[in-house]
Amino acid sequence: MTQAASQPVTFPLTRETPLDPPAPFGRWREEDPVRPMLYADGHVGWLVTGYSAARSVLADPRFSTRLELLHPPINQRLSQARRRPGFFLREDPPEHTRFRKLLTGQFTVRRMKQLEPRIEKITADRLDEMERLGPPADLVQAFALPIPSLVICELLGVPYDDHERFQGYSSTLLNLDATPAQVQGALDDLDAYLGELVARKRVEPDDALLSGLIETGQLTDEELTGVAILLLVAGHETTANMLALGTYTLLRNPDQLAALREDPSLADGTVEELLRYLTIVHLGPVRAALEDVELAGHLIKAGEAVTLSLAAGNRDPERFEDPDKLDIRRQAMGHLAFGHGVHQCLGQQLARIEMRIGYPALLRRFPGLRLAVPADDVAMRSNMAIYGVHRLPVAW
Ligand code: HEM
Repeated sequence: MTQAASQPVTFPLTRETPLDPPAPFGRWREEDPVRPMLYADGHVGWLVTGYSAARSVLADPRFSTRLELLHPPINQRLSQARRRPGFFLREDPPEHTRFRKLLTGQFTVRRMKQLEPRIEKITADRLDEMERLGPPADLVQAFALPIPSLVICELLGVPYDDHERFQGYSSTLLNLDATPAQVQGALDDLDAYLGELVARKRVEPDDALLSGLIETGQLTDEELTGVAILLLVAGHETTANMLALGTYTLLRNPDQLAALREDPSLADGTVEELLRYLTIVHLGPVRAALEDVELAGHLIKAGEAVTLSLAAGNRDPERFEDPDKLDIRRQAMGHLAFGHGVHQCLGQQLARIEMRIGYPALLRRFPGLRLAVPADDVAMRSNMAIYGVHRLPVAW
């Protein structure tokens, strides 16, 4: 390691250009894809910016998602992600495996396929509504947010009428400027809301996923509530931001947009490339070393934190040729936008279906779709754990 690469860096949040990860990542990855990082609370851990090192950490059982195992304990925000029953993203095998198996049984390819006509209908309804109201529209509120929210509500059996409530809670959870008290408050409210819903499903079951999980008889109400929190938050904010930010990206890359309009068979490749290029989970994930581990020539000591920049890994020239170029014809599969290893995104097939339906339907309905404000005036979600746009004013 060179002298420069041995100096702890802080995680950069400021982007020089809105669609590219912060510039220092590229420089650091070139110098050394694994380097010391200073966390906000003074803890010195590690930052991984290279594709293959990030993948190997994600696949290695010696790295845990249980951040309460970090030693010394890390800053308040991360420790808020303390263990809560059923929140299996923060569990390691074998506890994680118990939940993941039950959930995989509910997220079957068949069930996802069955949802397709419903997703098409939900998408068409939103487009009808946009057309009825006329331009300009905020694509986030009119299209990108309601589609995954409606879908996850149907899948879980959560009443969509309550969407303002749970969208408010999850937006607080993902807001980096929220105080620890606000985060705790949002978690408690979500807990109470979904806890009540689980209790109701016990007496009035339906054919949606939460009732399906209750029927297995293998989870307590507390665990079911934790699972519901995870799925509800992970299931709508992520896809919503991909739909809006992906549209913004296509509008800023007219040659790629024209290619997709001309050849709709490029839709699947476009979705993969947008996932890679945008990598909206832009601040982590973070793992805790359970024992001393040698990683790319560095000794990671037991208890140390390792932050993986998936966004930097997905722009690694050793894995993707000309990585900073958006190219909807490239083979982007193998990207890290959904993570890797045992925690790889459970909802990835659902998210893909929503995007494979959503982008083409939007472009078909509005052949003249364009930004209603100058591109640089669109406010980016730099202050949120999931990257995207706050609003996307469009016209057609
Ligand atoms: C484009 C949309 C999405 C992106 C980019 C995304 C990204 C991710 C990433 C990076 C992880 C791994 C986190 C880690 O390793 O620490 C993850 C895990 C997860 N995602 Fe997604 N996600 C998306 C959509 C969804 C949807 C629609 C759902 C639910 C319906 C979902 C549910 C989950 C769950 C439950 C986990 C935890 C899995 C586990 O720990 O075993 N995600 N997601």
